[in-house]
Amino acid sequence: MENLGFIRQYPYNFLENLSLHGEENRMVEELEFFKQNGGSSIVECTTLGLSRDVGKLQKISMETGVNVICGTGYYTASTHPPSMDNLTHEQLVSTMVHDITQGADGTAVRCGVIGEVGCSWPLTDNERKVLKATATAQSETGCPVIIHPGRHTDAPSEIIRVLQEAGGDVGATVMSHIDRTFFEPEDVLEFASLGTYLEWDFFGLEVSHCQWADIDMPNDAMRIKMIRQVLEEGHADKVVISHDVDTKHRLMHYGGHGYSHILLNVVPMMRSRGISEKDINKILVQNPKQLLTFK
Ligand SMILES: CCC(=O)NCCS(=O)(=O)O
Repeated sequence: MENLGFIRQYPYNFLENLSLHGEENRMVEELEFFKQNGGSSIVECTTLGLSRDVGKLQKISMETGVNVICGTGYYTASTHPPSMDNLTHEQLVSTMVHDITQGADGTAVRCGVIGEVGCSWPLTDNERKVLKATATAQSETGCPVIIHPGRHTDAPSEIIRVLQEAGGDVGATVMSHIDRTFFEPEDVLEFASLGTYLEWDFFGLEVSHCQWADIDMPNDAMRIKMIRQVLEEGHADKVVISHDVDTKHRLMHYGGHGYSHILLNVVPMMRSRGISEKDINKILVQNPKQLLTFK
């Protein structure tokens, strides 16, 4: 409690806050609560280089009965393996395809997404190499892709260009972190015309301070307002939302909103702000179902 306020302002300053290892029992409790509130599946975007442990995720899924869709691929350059400079396109593709078709982390659990694939701004050479390999792995397997864009409004469209030129399926790709990447409805709408899924995934983060860049982070009400504008412009089939639980302080045990905040608090706000049941169902059920289906 002594430093919770400070951690909410600077969540990434505390190494201890960045790991969910050791919190498996709490995750089980909080996913059981998620299930009681109507949740059935989560997408867990911890990729290679971020201490992914698919065996632990499998155990959590078996204990709770909540489907856990695991990710493969690589996060931002600062987390790449030391050998990344020397890894070839073919080697990167082969690692991802193995995780998707054979199983990951020595288990028989096959990954269901490539992501989140980390990109910085500007994009580094190795991140560009990973994006191209991601596109190849996607075209070989039909696996959906989730992208973490660099913190710049031009980043998402550049990434989509790279994926498209490398043969990726833009329609089966999610651009995450829209909340901290686009601040004007016109910018989101221009990007939406490219046809990717748009993911507002910081629901529950109510701190306007961003420790990485001089930007104003939106709150839940602002996220819903932006989503409503995007829905009104005809993009209801491409909107998805989530919590991006990547730190301890997002768990209920540590004073956070947990995995059930969207179901408990965001959906009622969406209703009271005029978003239809049909669109809520698309955002929570139909769109995830569509995007998580291998093409
Ligand atoms: C590891 C999860 C993640 O990338 N979250 C987004 C953090 S930020 O880049 O938007 O600050």
